Amino acid sequence: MTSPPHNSTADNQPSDGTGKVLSDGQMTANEEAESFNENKNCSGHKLEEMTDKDDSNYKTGLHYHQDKGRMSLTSIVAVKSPSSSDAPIRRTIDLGHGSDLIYIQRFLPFQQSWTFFDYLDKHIPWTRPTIRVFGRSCLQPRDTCYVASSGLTALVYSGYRPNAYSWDDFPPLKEILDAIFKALPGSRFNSLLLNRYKGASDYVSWHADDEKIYGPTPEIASVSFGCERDFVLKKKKHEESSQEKRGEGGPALKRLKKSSRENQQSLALKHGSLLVMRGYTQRDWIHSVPKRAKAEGTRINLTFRLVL
Ligand SMILES: O=C(O)CCC(=O)C(=O)O
Ligand SMILES: [Fe+2]
Repeated sequence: MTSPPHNSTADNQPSDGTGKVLSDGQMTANEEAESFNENKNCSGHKLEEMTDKDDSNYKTGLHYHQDKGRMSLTSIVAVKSPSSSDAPIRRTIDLGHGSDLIYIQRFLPFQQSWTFFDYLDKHIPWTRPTIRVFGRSCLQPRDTCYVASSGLTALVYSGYRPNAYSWDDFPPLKEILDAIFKALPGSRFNSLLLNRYKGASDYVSWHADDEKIYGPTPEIASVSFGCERDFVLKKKKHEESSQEKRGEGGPALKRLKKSSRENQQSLALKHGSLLVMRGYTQRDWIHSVPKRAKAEGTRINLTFRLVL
């Protein structure tokens, strides 16, 4: 996304930055996400690389809930690059109907990722802005910064217009971007939203990065450093059936609830990982990084986007 999760241009609805507003007008409590996610310890420690053996779902590289009934992935395809046996394993996750994700758990080397983390933590001019949501001022529940090529439409979200820093101000960002271009040949990015979650209480609420400036099918590349956090996706609600609208069907309500559970996914985003959202993921799905009591460490996330 070009704009952060919460970026909106003047003609866009304010999107959520505090955990409440959805760009499509839906609103959901973070607790809803937390109710179907188990808490996880922060694994973002520097001394020792996490081995994959402690991830019972290593075969997919994704963290799924115990309750398989909640999974709704249409298919999971693991593809190892034919060009090099050393290439990190890349998984494509088909969410159905033209939406898909790519997840590369070991996108950047472990120690190099800590070097990036330290650089970003120290040198990025982080701010925690006051934003306006539903007419109320509140502190955004995480630190942020914005980097963009010159001449792009300004980012404005929730009444806040971040300063667009230059790529030249932070040379390591170009290294990360180069690595992304190698992994995603043909992709284009000209802006970057950085988020820093300083502990368990920092979060980003349900939203879709579906601002018009990104076009109908934005590709968003998300690189994570530091403390592992859950990234939760939920399918946007369909039009209610006429029966449900009239409130005539108890069974219909049950179907709705069941369907809601089945259309949620959770990925534990590892230190040094890359997640790419593509196709209609922003149109048809919303995502969040909920509060997590045990995620005590700092996490830094970079989302690269293309402003059209
Ligand atoms: O921190 C993350 O993994 C996601 C951040 C996000 O959704 C965004 O910046 O739009
Ligand atoms: Fe987002």
